[in-house]
Amino acid sequence: MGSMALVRHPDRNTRNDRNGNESRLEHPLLEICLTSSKGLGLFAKQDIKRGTRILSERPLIVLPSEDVADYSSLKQRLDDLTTVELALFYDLGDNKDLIDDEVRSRIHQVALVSGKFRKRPDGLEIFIKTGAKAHTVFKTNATSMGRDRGYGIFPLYSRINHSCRPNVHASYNPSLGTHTVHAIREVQAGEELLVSYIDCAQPTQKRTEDLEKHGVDCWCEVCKRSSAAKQSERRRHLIFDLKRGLSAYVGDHVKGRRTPDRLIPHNPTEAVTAAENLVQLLCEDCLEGMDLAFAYRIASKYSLQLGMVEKTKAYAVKEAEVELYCLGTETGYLKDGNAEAWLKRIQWTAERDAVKIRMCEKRGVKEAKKADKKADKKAKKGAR
Ligand SMILES: C[S@@+](CC[C@H](N)C(=O)[O-])C[C@H]1O[C@@H](n2cnc3c(N)ncnc32)[C@H](O)[C@@H]1O
Repeated sequence: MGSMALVRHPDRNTRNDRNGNESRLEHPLLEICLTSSKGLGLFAKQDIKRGTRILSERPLIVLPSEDVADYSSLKQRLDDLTTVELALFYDLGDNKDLIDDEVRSRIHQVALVSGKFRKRPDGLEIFIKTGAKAHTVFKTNATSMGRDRGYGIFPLYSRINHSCRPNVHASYNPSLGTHTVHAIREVQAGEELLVSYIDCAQPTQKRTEDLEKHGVDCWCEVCKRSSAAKQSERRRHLIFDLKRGLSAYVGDHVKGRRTPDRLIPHNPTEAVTAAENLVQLLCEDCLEGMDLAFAYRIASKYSLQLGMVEKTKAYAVKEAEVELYCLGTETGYLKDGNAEAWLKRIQWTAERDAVKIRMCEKRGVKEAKKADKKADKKAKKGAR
């Protein structure tokens, strides 16, 4: 990758700020370049270390989840943008596979309801064309900001293409109010940044179905039918099953999917073994994102139940490492508590257990003294 001749895109490396001032995209680490088959992409200008926060971007617009198919809501948000921001929006990629007649007819409806085109029917066609373009740009680039927060457009992040073996992790951070992107591996100068648009720890067929919704016919290194890809496919089947089984075991069932009993561990010992297998498979397949943090947490949680204190701590430390390079330090918002909170809880549990043991020991000494006294008394009586 590093030696590939990159075509830097001069126009797309120009950005505009909220006040309309044009400025070069002088990002120290990134540049937008043309790829051979995926349109534009975002590339590293220099070597990037694992854990580096590459981007922290605020949304240009946000739509609630229930409004993503509603053109009038999108239009309202676009009407609020400045000319420069609007240009930034319309400059983004628009995947024509993501527009259909239903969308066009909904835009037509919005036009009819507005009543604007009764006297100027020629404007109607332009309105529908512009609407279709806006809708396609939104659908191509909208990024989930998490449950209840809707979908946002992040202009620079939008240039990152998909891979089923990503080298960056991206997620919305509600504590910061930004979408963050972190390197989850060392990235070399000239290498393309690649994120996963879907849950990529799945077999090819499921990934293909999910990617279709993004208009992506993926031809990444994992989807190519090479011998290495075959190995990966075997691992992804196992990873998928282990994740399902463990999620069901911790009570986090995948919506709409029943997990077969054979996949679900029956006790903490089996859960630890399954989590350890998951860690190994994820590492072998270079999937070192938040799935790995999940596997470490389960391994730590059930090691604790089994009283394996050293393993509990070691896995918790590993989880914290992964969480740090995927998300950074501002992770107080995480649903299951962040790794730091889990480490504190383990510390607290270890201290509580130590106190319990000391109390039992003290009680044991007292009981033993009592028994000794009783025996002495009996012995004295017998001697008389
Ligand atoms: C968010 S945009 C990514 C940036 C886009 N390439 C551009 O030129 O602005 C998503 C679109 O990029 C293309 N794309 C992204 N990843 C791809 C992949 N792995 N294979 C093929 N096309 C891809 C698809 O057209 C997809 O709808």
